[in-house]
Amino acid sequence: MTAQADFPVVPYAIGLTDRFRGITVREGVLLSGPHGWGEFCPFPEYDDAVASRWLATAVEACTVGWPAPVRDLIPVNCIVPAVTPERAAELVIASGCATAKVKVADRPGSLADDLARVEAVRSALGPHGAVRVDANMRWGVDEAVHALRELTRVAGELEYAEQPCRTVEELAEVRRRVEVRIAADESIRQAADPTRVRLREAADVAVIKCTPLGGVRRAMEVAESTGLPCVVSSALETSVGLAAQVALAAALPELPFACGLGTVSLFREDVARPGESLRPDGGFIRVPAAAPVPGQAALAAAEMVDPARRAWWLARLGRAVDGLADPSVAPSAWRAA
Ligand SMILES: O=C(O)CCC(=O)C1=CC=C[C@@H](O)[C@@H]1C(=O)O
Ligand SMILES: [Mg+2]
Repeated sequence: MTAQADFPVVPYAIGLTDRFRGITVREGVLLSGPHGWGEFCPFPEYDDAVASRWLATAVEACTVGWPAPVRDLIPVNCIVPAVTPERAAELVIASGCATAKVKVADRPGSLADDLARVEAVRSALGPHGAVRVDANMRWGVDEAVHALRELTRVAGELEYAEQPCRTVEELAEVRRRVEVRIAADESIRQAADPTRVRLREAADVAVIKCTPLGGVRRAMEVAESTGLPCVVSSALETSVGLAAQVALAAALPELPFACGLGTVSLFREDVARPGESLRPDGGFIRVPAAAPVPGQAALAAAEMVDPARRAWWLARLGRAVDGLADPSVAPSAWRAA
């Protein structure tokens, strides 16, 4: 633990059960402030300007909290990384979810691997479950059209395809050529101004993540600006950071699809106190009455030990504070860490 005892700042490193987004260990910093705890966990390759937006989400959590919920149960999808068909089936069955989101177009990997994984997910889920796929921008337009036709054939039906290609124009072209709904993720969260992305022709569903967007209130503005049905999805946080995403899903006026908030299941350990973890149960996350707080033993187990990595995260945190629109909103302990 670092900094003043009142507002601890705790860099963490937690192993994942399966490789996800190219990583096997999730790193970040747990932060505290006058209102409670938050999490700063921009992926290592993101620049300081992006990292400051992620920090704004923690500032909101630690200083003012979130808008009131309008629902108390959030349906979630099971997340299936680019794993073998056997492991994919295991994850779906263990989750108890009625919806599965399958990562496709991972590298190295082939369409044959994706087809086998999606086929295994469909049989594990049964005919009534919903299967969605996420290609994380990796296909070209023709490749996406071909892959989505094939994936639809083995899945029977796809609920939607998340970010098949990089640009909004490419999404629009794919959308014109396939039957399956298109969801925009990176097109929204990586835009210079996410409230101004014109998605009308390009997507049927908006994937909204408050962690990279700068907080629950900001994400609600972005969600409204899309004019599309929204799915709240995680940024691979511990329960402390995921609580903001759950608060967003709980506060949105409409929530027509299962959300991508089942990712605490990918963590070997969580940091929340016993009973407060936001791991889904039977396909749902119950909206907590109060945000989860790290447990002492869990925090000690998760705390990052490598001095060089700790220094890297704390320096990055300092730069992210400097990059906030108003750095004075961050507790001073965060900079002194
Ligand atoms: O949506 C889900 O079910 C899981 C979250 C998820 O897929 C992601 C979490 C973190 C980083 C992102 O690359 C990735 C995504 O692309 O949606
Ligand atoms: Mg995505």
